[in-house]
Amino acid sequence: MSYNTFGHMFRVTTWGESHGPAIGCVIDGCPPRIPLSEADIQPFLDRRRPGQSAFTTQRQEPDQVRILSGVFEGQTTGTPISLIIENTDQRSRDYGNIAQTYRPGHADLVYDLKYGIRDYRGGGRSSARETACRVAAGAVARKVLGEGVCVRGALVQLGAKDIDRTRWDWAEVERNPFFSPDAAVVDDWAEYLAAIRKDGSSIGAVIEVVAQGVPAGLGAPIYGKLDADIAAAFMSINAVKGVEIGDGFASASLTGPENADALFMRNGALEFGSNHAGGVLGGISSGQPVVARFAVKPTSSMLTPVPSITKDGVETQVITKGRHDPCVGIRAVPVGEAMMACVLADHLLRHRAQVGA
Ligand SMILES: Cc1cc2nc3c(=O)[nH]c(=O)nc-3n(C[C@H](O)[C@H](O)[C@H](O)COP(=O)(O)O)c2cc1C
Repeated sequence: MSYNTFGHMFRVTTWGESHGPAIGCVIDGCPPRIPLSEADIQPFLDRRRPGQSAFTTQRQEPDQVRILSGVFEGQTTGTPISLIIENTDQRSRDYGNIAQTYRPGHADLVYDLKYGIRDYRGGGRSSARETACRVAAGAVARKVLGEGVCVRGALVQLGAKDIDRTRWDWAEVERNPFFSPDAAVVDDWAEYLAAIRKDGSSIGAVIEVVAQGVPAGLGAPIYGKLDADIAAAFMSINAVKGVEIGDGFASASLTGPENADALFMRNGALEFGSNHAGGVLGGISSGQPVVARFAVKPTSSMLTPVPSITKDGVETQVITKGRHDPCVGIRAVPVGEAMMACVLADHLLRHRAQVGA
């Protein structure tokens, strides 16, 4: 498996499997003299951590991060930053049945087809346990971006149920187990998801990530466009099946005048009339908030039986016992934020390298 690194100047390599002794990442290219400690990273891991509500997997992982290198006397040194998170709650017996059978919708089949060998315990490398490393790297990326850039995510759709955007409240995102910005949907979502779980089923979700304070100029046309890199970063998250920037697919049904983000001068400063573009024009950030969304499919491992085949080509039915999120989109919110932060940090450093400060 040869592509475990993303980014160009802020380069993140992740390693480890779901049921191995530990997972971790190496961040190469982080600038020196940035104050950094485990306390800067841990809160973000805590937001993604499993076992925190009735709506996420009951696997109990403390997800304690340890910095192994790249930090001296509380500051980055410019050398590779190595982070490790131990796996403590592996229950590989739950996964014995997927050693020989393929979970429809999961990566079991294609890992076998490609590599001829697969660590099936908890999905091995294809498990979203790996996304904890991205969240840790994202915390470091936020330090590179500085306090002027604010990256936040929210769940805007759970299964078929939308939020009302007029009730959007960022403070609410931290108050409910769904990361919903709309307090009014929370009770209904809780009932809906409890019923889905009780049925042994699962559902998908849509996550929106907004980066405010992004300076104009990030993005490297033509093959390093900011929106292209955000899309690639989101698509690389487990279970993501669609990405939109700004109005995304909805922009196809707008007229030109409706879609145009008009430009004005207000007190000597540039102002936009709207942000249909999602803060990116020609692959370069415009100084408007960068807005992107991704769609997460329903969790494939579930208690409802689905026809499948064994490794030997015998037809069977698959039921996945073990501990699973009925909607993995919920815990994907901090992962999406982290990927946005990593892409922006990478582009900030790339911009400085080509254009200067
Ligand atoms: C935070 C998070 C947790 C996940 N947990 C599970 C899980 O418990 N069971 C499962 O079948 N898939 C889970 N997934 C999705 C799988 O990892 C993913 O579907 C699988 O690797 C196949 O990749 P693909 O869906 O991107 O094609 C999770 C995804 C995320 C983002």
